[in-house]
Amino acid sequence: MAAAYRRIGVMGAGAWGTALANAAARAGRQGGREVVLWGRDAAAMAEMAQLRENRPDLPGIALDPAVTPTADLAAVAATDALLLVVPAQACRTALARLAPLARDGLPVISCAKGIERGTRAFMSEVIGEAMPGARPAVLSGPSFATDVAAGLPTAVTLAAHDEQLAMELAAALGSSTLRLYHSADVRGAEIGGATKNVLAIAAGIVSGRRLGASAAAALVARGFAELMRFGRAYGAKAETITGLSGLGDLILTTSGPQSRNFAFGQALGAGAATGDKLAEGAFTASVLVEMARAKDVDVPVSAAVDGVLQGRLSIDGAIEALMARPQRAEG
Ligand SMILES: NC(=O)c1ccc[n+]([C@@H]2O[C@H](COP(=O)([O-])OP(=O)(O)OC[C@H]3O[C@@H](n4cnc5c(N)ncnc54)[C@H](O)[C@@H]3O)[C@@H](O)[C@H]2O)c1
Ligand SMILES: O=P(O)(O)OC[C@H](O)CO
Repeated sequence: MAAAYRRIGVMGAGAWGTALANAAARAGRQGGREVVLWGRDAAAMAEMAQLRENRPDLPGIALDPAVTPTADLAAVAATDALLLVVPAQACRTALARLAPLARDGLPVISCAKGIERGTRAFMSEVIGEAMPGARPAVLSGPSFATDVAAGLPTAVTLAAHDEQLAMELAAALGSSTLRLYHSADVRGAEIGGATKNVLAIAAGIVSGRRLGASAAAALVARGFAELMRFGRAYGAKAETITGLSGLGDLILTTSGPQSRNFAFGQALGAGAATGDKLAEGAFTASVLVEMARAKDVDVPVSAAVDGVLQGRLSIDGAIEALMARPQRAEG
């Protein structure tokens, strides 16, 4: 392991932050790595330190001995690379608190999957604006926290504008159970992660409404067409959209209720309560549709999800409208 990555910080101690802290510890075992896992709730972090487990978010998984839970921002700032694992809409606030304590040149790896509402900023842009001295990167791809935490085989993309940095980070954080492919297509990696969450809500609605396996397959295929159009318009490379962080994550997240976005949509489709688990797609849908309209990109499935979430459309009305769209060539 490069000496530069002996101390890894993780900002955000929910399910994904905790799983990634364990994964980073596992990857750096040979080099004596230390991982600082920061959460904003001091009492919860003290309990995590005592139990050596994140019982609310990742029950049954022991924290790796190299992971130190803390609520001390200075401790997570004094690291060699930082994984940013708070919800997308909270990234700017979290970074604003961290920025005065962090050194210039700190690699900050966004692990959140969303687009900021209001500003229409992708997470790498939020990092650039809130922490101008940081070197932004993105980690994205098909990966449930519980799978990664359990050490099940997982492969994701790590992208940075500076491909050398992407390679270094992939080497430092990858292990025999977490395979990291490097890329310089930051925009492509972040578009896949944000967009698939909205499409997963749609897939959940199809399931909750019991529309059948044929409808589910059509939704994934037409959703992917939408993801490609949006990606093309916003500068993603085709190989990223068809890779782990695009198609790969779309397949995972539309596959069943282990995805919180899918489960959220399934509850909506069944007319049930949606629960309080984070469904990032519910926050991204409207900004994604705004951004698509701004570039004249057709995103009917995402627009239907947004219409339902905003109360402008009933679920049955949205399905009817999708089926009644004018006949067109596939593509
Ligand atoms: N859970 C997964 O399997 C998974 C996998 C890949 C990516 N992600 C992405 O990771 C991100 C985080 O997801 P998660 O599963 O860890 O969610 P989570 O709800 O389990 O945890 C989010 C954590 O962020 C904290 N937080 C919220 N607002 C904050 C703020 N303003 N400042 C500091 N901390 C704040 C919360 O207290 C919580 O501890 C999301 O964008 C999600 O899409 C999750
Ligand atoms: O549970 P979800 O829907 O937030 O999805 C988690 C990950 O993004 C899957 O790659």
